[in-house]
Amino acid sequence: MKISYGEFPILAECVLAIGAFDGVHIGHQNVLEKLKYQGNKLGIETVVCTFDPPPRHYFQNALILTQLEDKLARIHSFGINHCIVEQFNMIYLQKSANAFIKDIKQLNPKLIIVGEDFRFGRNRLGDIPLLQSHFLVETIYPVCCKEGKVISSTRIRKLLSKGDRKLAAAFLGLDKLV
Ligand SMILES: Cc1cc2nc3c(=O)[nH]c(=O)nc-3n(C[C@H](O)[C@H](O)[C@H](O)COP(=O)(O)O)c2cc1C
Ligand SMILES: Nc1ncnc2c1ncn2[C@@H]1O[C@H](COP(=O)(O)OP(=O)(O)OP(=O)(O)O)[C@@H](O)[C@H]1O
Repeated sequence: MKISYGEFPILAECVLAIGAFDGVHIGHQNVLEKLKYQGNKLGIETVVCTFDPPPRHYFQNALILTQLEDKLARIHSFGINHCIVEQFNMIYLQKSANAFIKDIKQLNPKLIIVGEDFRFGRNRLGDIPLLQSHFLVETIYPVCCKEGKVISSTRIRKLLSKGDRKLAAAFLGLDKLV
């Protein structure tokens, strides 16, 4: 996997997934599997655009589940071709939704894969309908636990704070936490 820090690789076309992906939990894994599937089907390269630190850590000081190196290793294990790491800081978060769209147009995405709740750009003003007005977008149905509650990095952080390492590991797709 080729990793670019704040720079966009020059690609004729690609399939793209965007997100913080903190923990690369089983919901994220579903996004990455769909990305790989579509890349293979269309015969084009797969790109993940992620943020470091995760925006929720930047804004709310939320626990980081996977440090960048670990997150990249986990993304790589899904056979993804490129990962772009955007440094999430005071300057970057000022970027409007339309400016972010302009950025990702450089990648020539034929398809963008995101979860149903995906938001982007300054003040989270960018949403899926805006993304769909520029690109073909596939939204992923949320992966839930057996009780029907959506699995998220936030939920895993809560489990860890309660000491439930077993369920946290299960949601992270791991046998156990080290
Ligand atoms: C250019 C840009 C600016 C952003 N600015 C804000 C912001 O002002 N406030 C905020 O809470 N999140 C902001 N975010 C973070 C998004 O809300 C969101 O966390 C990010 O797009 C990753 O999506 P995910 O949380 O579904 O992984 C921004 C994201 C991008 C790409
Ligand atoms: N349970 C899930 N099922 C399917 N897709 C998901 C799931 N959770 C997150 N995604 C998608 O994965 C991408 C990255 O999501 P993100 O990093 O915001 O995860 P999150 O678990 O919602 O994080 P947080 O709880 O910190 O907001 C986004 O496109 C998001 O919509």
